[in-house]
Formats: sequence, structure tokens, C-alpha cells
Amino acid sequence: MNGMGRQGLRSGATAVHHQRQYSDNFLDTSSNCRWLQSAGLQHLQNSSASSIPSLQDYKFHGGGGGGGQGIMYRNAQRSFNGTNEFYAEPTTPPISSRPSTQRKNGEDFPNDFSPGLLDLQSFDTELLPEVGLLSFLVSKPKLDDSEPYISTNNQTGRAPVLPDNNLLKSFAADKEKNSSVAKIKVVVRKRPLNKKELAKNEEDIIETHSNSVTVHETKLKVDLTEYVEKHEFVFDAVLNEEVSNDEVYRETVEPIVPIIFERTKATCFAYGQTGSGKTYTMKPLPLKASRDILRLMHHTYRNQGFQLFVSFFEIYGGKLFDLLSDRKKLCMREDGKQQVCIVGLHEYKVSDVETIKDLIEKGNATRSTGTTGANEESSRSHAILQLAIKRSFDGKPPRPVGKLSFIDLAGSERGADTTDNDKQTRMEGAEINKSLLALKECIRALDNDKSHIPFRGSKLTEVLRDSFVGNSRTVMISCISPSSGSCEHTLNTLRYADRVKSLSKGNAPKKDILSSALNLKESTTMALSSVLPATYSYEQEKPIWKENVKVESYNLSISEDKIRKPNGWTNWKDLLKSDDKNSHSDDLNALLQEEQDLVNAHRKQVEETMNIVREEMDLLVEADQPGNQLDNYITRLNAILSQKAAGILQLQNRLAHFQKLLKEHNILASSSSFQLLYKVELIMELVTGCDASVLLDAAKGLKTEKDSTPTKV
Ligand SMILES: Nc1ncnc2c1ncn2[C@@H]1O[C@H](COP(=O)(O)OP(=O)(O)OP(=O)(O)O)[C@@H](O)[C@H]1O
Repeated sequence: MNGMGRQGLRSGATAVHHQRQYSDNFLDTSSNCRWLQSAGLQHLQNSSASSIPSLQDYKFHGGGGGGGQGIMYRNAQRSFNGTNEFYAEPTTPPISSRPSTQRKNGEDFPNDFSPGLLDLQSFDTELLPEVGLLSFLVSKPKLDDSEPYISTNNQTGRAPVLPDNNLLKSFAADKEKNSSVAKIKVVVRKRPLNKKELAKNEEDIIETHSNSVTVHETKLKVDLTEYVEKHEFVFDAVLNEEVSNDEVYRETVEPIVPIIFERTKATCFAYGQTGSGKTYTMKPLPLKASRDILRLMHHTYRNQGFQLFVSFFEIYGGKLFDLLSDRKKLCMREDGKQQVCIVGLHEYKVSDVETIKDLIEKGNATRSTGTTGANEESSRSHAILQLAIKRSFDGKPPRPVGKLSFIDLAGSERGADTTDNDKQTRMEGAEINKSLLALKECIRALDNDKSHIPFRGSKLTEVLRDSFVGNSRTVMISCISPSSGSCEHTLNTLRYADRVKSLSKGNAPKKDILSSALNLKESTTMALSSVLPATYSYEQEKPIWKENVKVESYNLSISEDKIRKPNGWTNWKDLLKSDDKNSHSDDLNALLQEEQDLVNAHRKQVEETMNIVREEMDLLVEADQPGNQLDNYITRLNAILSQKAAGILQLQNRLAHFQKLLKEHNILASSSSFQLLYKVELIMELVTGCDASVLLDAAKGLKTEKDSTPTKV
């Protein structure tokens, strides 16, 4: 066995990326046996040993990704697949090399895999083909008319026969059910005000309805009076602070559980700022889902060879850590077929809810206590828990059928840490930012059925690659805090979600996309004093105000020009040109064109707004309004333009900073398509974030006031 392992190790030089380890918990044994087997100590099963190894014991057996004692390659067990297309492995030893006890039938397989075994099969990210499933349908009475009946011939020992019509119908009905589950679902969850917020007398500014959410943002007018701006967003569902975790589950994950049995990969992720309730929301979901999965396995799909596997890992600072194996560092590899594998990740075969609960708790504890900063750190990492359903029939090793991934994302505000002085924090922030943008891009490409999915944009999307190809479903839960103090972050979260949602509508009219992009408008607004350097000055192009009016005048055309060509804009264009040579598909160009259209559309709107303002100013001069009234107008225009200038300056600063970061990360030098997309996306957000709406609103306000103001004194 060891010899085989060593041989496997040597020959595994090219296949090392296939390595994955798991331990087995049997469906039908006592917990004692289960734990012994889990720990790779099945030989002690019949001994008098009565103590049950703790969860900690997993690590002892599972950590040897590189081939410690007892490690054996799983492909050594692919012995009987000579003619089976699914199991063709060049290193497969002949069937005779396997102990007879391992050849009897599929039930034996769990015994084959001690935790130290390397599970090459688990890297078959390719799902069991439909034809494979169909060919194993047999005409046995169904357990439940409403459920599909799929069985292996394990139980009967008979050769598989073709399914009867009813079964085919049932299968078809199920496929229909499958396709009726939305490809992307975006749900918002609002948490209640917490003690701290209540103590600070913070207000609840979030109003929810069944599928819409309104944020009441308090803003200051130019004359420093307060006003409330409402932002309304529509999603697939909005869950208020009274909604329980059970209801969250019913709304989000429950509908996708059955289709995991039908060759589907689904991802559920929580997005939101630190403390918005991501972990609170995500934590119970995998357990509830596994309960339902096990129920389906034990009833609807009873004795059909389905097995459930759990793995749990974390991405922190772009590195992967196994949360079920003492944060062992993992590495990700890509094979010749561009299948991404996580080398050394423990995958545990589970058959009861208690074990899953233990594993999840263990992972969560490792996550929050694994680093010195506890929760602080957890909000800087992405935690990914995967429930994989595999199927073993005819005594063959289990093959993946579907997968459900739960992702508790890093706090979204962490992406903004790129301006932090601490280099480490900046790098982490950039990584988080990159992964959150990459995730959005992947979802977007997915739903638009693009052939090119930019999963290489980040570690996060890379590890989720197999969830982004083929038949997939995505549920996004946007967690928001109700407090006025979190208003900006809440708006950012909702805008991200809105963008995922609106961009996900394959044929979404440009209008929707534009409105989504324009929703980014206020995010970069800052007080003028905080961004304007002391030396900042405006050029006077033409004196448009009367001499007796004390006011600075502005060169509007310069401001507009800066909107058109912020620093980095030209670089971006050059980069686009040079990258075009290397871009891999038309999709990328189409995507870039889309982004460019958005920027153009926005620029046009800014130009129109500036024209309105100019018009207003001319009218005011014409009206020659004396005293306070004119002063008032002038003050307001002054402030509007200052804000505009501040926005532009901020834009310049951020672009310059971003360019520096890109250089630091050597991104500019790279021709990777995603990195380009990332840059484009960021630039677009920056451009759209330069607060055109302030101008527009103010200009509209001016117009209204002007209409009710006598034009001549
Ligand atoms: N819907 C809710 N009902 C009641 N309490 C909640 C709810 N959502 C969150 N909380 C509480 O708010 C606090 C912060 O929640 P949580 O830790 O889930 O935030 P988070 O978004 O995961 O933060 P981080 O990104 O830092 O990990 C916790 O004490 C949690 O119990």
C-alpha cells in the first residue's frame, strides 16, 4: 500500500493537483466505528477500544498532502474502470491488485478511503453526465410519485435497464423544476439595530417592503439645512429584522437543495460590511441544507449511492487555509484541462447532521481563533464551506453530482482599505476589492451565458471556478445594517447587489445598467476642505459675474475636461489597445464596450448638467438680481461647483493611488484580461462616482426656484 502510495507520489508529480483528502463517516455504523474510520483506524473497529477520537484527530491523518505514512493514491482504486469513460486513469492498477474486500460492491468504498487517502476522484469537477444518470434509472416502484426515482443496480445486482416512460417523464419534470429555479437570486437582509447603535441614538434609516428597500439618507443642503434623500432598490426578496434564520433559509437555499442532486452547482454568498450580519446569516444555512440533503438521500434517493462530503476553507490575504485541518495552508493548482484543484484540502464524508454540525463548528472556531485578531480577521477573510454530493454506483468510486458552496465574504468595506498607510492592510484591501469585483464579474458573465468567465480575477473566483461552469445557480444575500451611521456602506452594499441583479438580466436594457452605474453617484462625495489642497485654484476663463458681486468664477470647461480625461484615462486606453492583442475572446471586447458605453453615457449626462448650470448662471446674470437673492444663488452655485471640483480632484487622487497600487502589484505589466476589466470597472466607478447628481439636482432646484422668481427687478 505504501509502495503504491510512493509510486503514486512519484507519478503524481503531474497529478499532484488532484490531491484531496477526506475521511469517511459511515452511513450505517455506530458512532464509534464511524469515528475510528474517520480517523483511519478502521482496523481497531473490532477491538476493545472504546474511546472516540475527538475531531482534533482528523488532522493527524489528513495532513499529509505530500505523502506521509498511510497515504495512498486514490487512483489505485480506480481499478475496474478499464472500459468506463469516467474512470480512465493511466495509473490505474489492475483490479487484481486490490484486496478482494474492496471489490465486492460500492458499500465497500468507504472502507477504502482512510482520511490519509488522496481522493483523485473528488477532483472530477466535471459532473456525472446526464446520460450516466439516465442509464441507471431502473423500473422500480417509486417511493414518492412526486420525486424522481433513480437507482443503481447495486441493490439488485441486475444490469441497468432503460427507464420506463414515467421515469423519463419524472426526470423531465425534474429538469423543468430545476430550470424554474432562478439562475441568480439577490436577497437583502436587514438586521436589527444593535445595542451600541441604540446607545448612540442612531436611527433606523431602512424601510423594507416585500421586495424593495428604501434608504433614507440624511444630507446637508448648501445652507446647512438637513434634508432626506431616498434611495429605493428592488430585489428578488427583502427580509426585514424580524425574519428568522429559518425563513432566510426557506427564501434562499431551500429551493436549490433538490437541484444539487441534478448535476447542478450552486453558490450562496453573503455580502456586506463588517457587522452587518453575514456570519449570523450564513452560519445556520449549511447545516439546514445538509439536513435536507440527508433527508433526500435517505428517502427520495434511498440506496442510490449518493454520498455527502463536507470541506471548509478560508481565503485570507490571497492564501488558502483548511479550516478543518488546523488552518493547514493549501495550494491551488490548475491541470491541463484547466480544472482547478485545491491540493491537500480535507473533504469529509458525512452521513449525519451531528457530525456536520461538529465539523462546521470546528471550522468556524478555527476561523475566528486562528489568527490573533479574531473577528477583526474574520472580516478580512472569505470562508467557503462546500457540500458536495457524489454518487457511487456499481461499486465504482463516487463521482460528483452536484455541489453547494456557502461563502461568508470578507467585509465589503475592507476593499476600501487600499488607502490605509499600512502596506499589509492595503494589500489585503486590494485583494478583497479584487475578489469582490471578480465575483460580480463572474456572476454577470455567468448569467449572460458568456463563454468567457473571468474567474481568474481572484483566488476566490478561481477556487469557485467549477461552480461557475455548467449548470449553476447563485444566491446572493446582501446584509445591511439599519443604522444611520452605516448609511454609506449600506448604500454601497445595495449598489453592488443592484449591479449583480440588473447586470444579471441577460438582455437588460442599457437604461437599467446605466441607472445602476449612476447609483454610484454619491459615494465619492467629500467635504471640499478634506480634498482640496491649499494651493488648489480655479482659472478664470471669462468674468461672468458683475463686478460688485464678490465671487470667484470657475473655468467650467477645465472641470469638464477633467471628467473626460482623468489621470489614468489615457493609460487605460493604451492598456486596452495593447491588451486587445492578447485578449482571448470577443466577449471581453463586448464587455469592455459595455463599460465604455456606460462611461460615455455618464459623461454625456454630466455635460448636460453642466450646460444646465451654465444656462442658469447666464440667466441669473441676465436677471441682474440684486442683494441677498443673487448672493444666495451664487453661494449655492459656488458650493455645487466646489463639490464638483472636489469630486474631480478626488477622482484624480484615487486614480493616481490606484495606478500606484497596480504598479505595486505588477498589474499594469500583465496582459490578463481580468486585470484589465478590474481596472476598467474601477475607473468606471470612479468616473460615475464624481457626483453628477448633485449638479443635476441642484440645477433642477434652481430651475424650479427661478420659475417662481421674477426675472426683472
Ligand atoms: N438578523 C440579526 N438578528 C439579530 N442579530 C443579528 C442579526 N444579524 C447580525 N446580528 C448580530 O450582529 C452582530 C454582527 O453580526 P456578524 O458577526 O454576523 O457580522 P458580519 O457581517 O459577519 O461581520 P464580519 O464581517 O466582521 O465577520 C453579531 O453579534 C450578530 O449576532
